[in-house]
Amino acid sequence: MTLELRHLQAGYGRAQVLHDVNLTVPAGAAVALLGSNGAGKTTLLKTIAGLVHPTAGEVRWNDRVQGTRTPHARVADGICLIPEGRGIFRNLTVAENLAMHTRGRNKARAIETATRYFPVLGQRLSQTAGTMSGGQQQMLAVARALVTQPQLLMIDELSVGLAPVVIDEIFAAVEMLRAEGRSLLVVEQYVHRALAIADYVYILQKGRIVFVGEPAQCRSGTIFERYLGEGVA
Ligand SMILES: Nc1ncnc2c1ncn2[C@@H]1O[C@H](COP(=O)(O)OP(=O)(O)OP(=O)(O)O)[C@@H](O)[C@H]1O
Repeated sequence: MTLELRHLQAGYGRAQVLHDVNLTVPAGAAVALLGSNGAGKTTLLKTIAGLVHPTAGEVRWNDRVQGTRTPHARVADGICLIPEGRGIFRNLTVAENLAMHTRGRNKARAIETATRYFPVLGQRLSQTAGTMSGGQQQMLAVARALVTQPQLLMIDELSVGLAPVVIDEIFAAVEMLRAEGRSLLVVEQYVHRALAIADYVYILQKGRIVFVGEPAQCRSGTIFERYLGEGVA
């Protein structure tokens, strides 16, 4: 299933954030969406998820225009957003968090799916989610999403505030997802990690796409100097 954004415009009230955005995530491909703070990356993901409505243009998923379809309907069709800041229920246990998305599927299967990607969660099923480390909470956020068997997984700032060893573990799970043929749209502050998993790279600047290419085109550094400034990790 392919995701296509065509001439997309969106924003908040009178403030237009996205301007004429065209972007494609082909079935089974991984796309890295890069851009400096405030460029509109989160807004773009939210618009795809149905949390922000376009003021012009369209979001097409599997050739179906999403229009005003609810976030819930999009999740049911396989579109899943893991928001920045984790999006888990901190007062519930790990097992309860995983069971919330079973949608009638069996709870044991949800736990089996989650622990296949993140074995550490299997040892913490009865722990209150908010008492786990930041890295474990992020793993739970990804695991919760995987229980819904998404076809398109959008991940916003996966590695914010996490130790490198934890980021490695989460990216290993993301690699497994790729190998399973799921599509990925990833916003990631650590650019080299995003490039390592991406088939295509888009750079957003002030709400406009200013670069589309493949990771190899970005390695020289000039692309980043031009569009993202210094300090690319
Ligand atoms: N709920 C909101 N209401 C009004 N304006 C908003 C809202 N959320 C974001 N914005 C504005 O929209 C613009 C784009 O924000 P967005 O969060 O999409 O950028 P971003 O590229 O994800 O940034 P960052 O890397 O800092 O997370 C910013 O100017 C921001 O202030």
